[in-house]
Amino acid sequence: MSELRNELQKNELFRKLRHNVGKAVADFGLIEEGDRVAVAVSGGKDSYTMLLLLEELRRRAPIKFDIVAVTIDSGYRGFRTDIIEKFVSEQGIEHHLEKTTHFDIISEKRRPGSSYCSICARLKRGVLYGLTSQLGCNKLALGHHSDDFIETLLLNQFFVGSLKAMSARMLADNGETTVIRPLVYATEADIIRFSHENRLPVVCCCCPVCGKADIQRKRMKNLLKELEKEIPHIKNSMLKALSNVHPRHLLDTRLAAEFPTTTCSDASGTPRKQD
Ligand SMILES: Nc1ncnc2c1ncn2[C@@H]1O[C@H](COP(=O)(O)OP(=O)(O)OP(=O)(O)O)[C@@H](O)[C@H]1O
Repeated sequence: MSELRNELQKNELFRKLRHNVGKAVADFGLIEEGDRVAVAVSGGKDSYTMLLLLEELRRRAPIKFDIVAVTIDSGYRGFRTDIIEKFVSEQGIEHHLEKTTHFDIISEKRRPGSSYCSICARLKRGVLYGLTSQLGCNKLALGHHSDDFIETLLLNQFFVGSLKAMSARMLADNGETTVIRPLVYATEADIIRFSHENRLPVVCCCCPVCGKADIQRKRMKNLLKELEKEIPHIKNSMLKALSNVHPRHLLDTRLAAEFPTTTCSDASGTPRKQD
């Protein structure tokens, strides 16, 4: 057993996060007997935490499944893949590092004004899907946590005009890979604390916009932080809302056939406006 895993057995926060992941696995059927899961590890706090939690689950679960860590090197100078490799190997986990020329591709192809992050993420996602199949995996685990879900919900409402967040389990467009997000119930605050307390060797992705991009997401984060002062349970409530959808009380006409609306009545469940 790795030294870190040994220490984590007594760690309260690890137990809490383990409970969060266990609940997500149970609620959404994220992992099944015989699965081989590619765990996307960027060298950031979220994916390191996810890797440790999935390895713990693998050792304890009554079902048999495998994990393999995968890292994409996008070619940004200074990206310390050696640190990631060392950490993963210390945990006794198989690791695949894929070197790409994404940096060159983005520098060449990006049109002025287009978002650096979205091109980079799209390229990475394509390689991750390909690698998942190539490594004989049927699932790909991504390290998005509950704050990512809530912020994405707000971003889509505020800027895209769409009522959607992320899925905890979803068949990817390639029709082969099932994408899973085991940290859906873990909060970013817990992950940050866990990562600091256990000195996870976080590395910077070293892209040209690292830390400076995703301004709109930061705005959502700040907005939530402000609102949290008045409504302490706001994030819990928003996450719960994602699993408590009332299609008849929305305006998407495509849903009409599936969820026919009845005439408006007092029993509609709509909160009444206060006079
Ligand atoms: N270079 C990469 N190699 C492998 N997986 C990646 C890479 N970049 C991102 N991912 C995966 O996609 C998820 C979401 O990516 P994003 O860039 O939003 O990272 P993040 O929220 O900063 O998370 P992390 O703390 O894990 O870097 C990551 O948690 C990870 O699972």
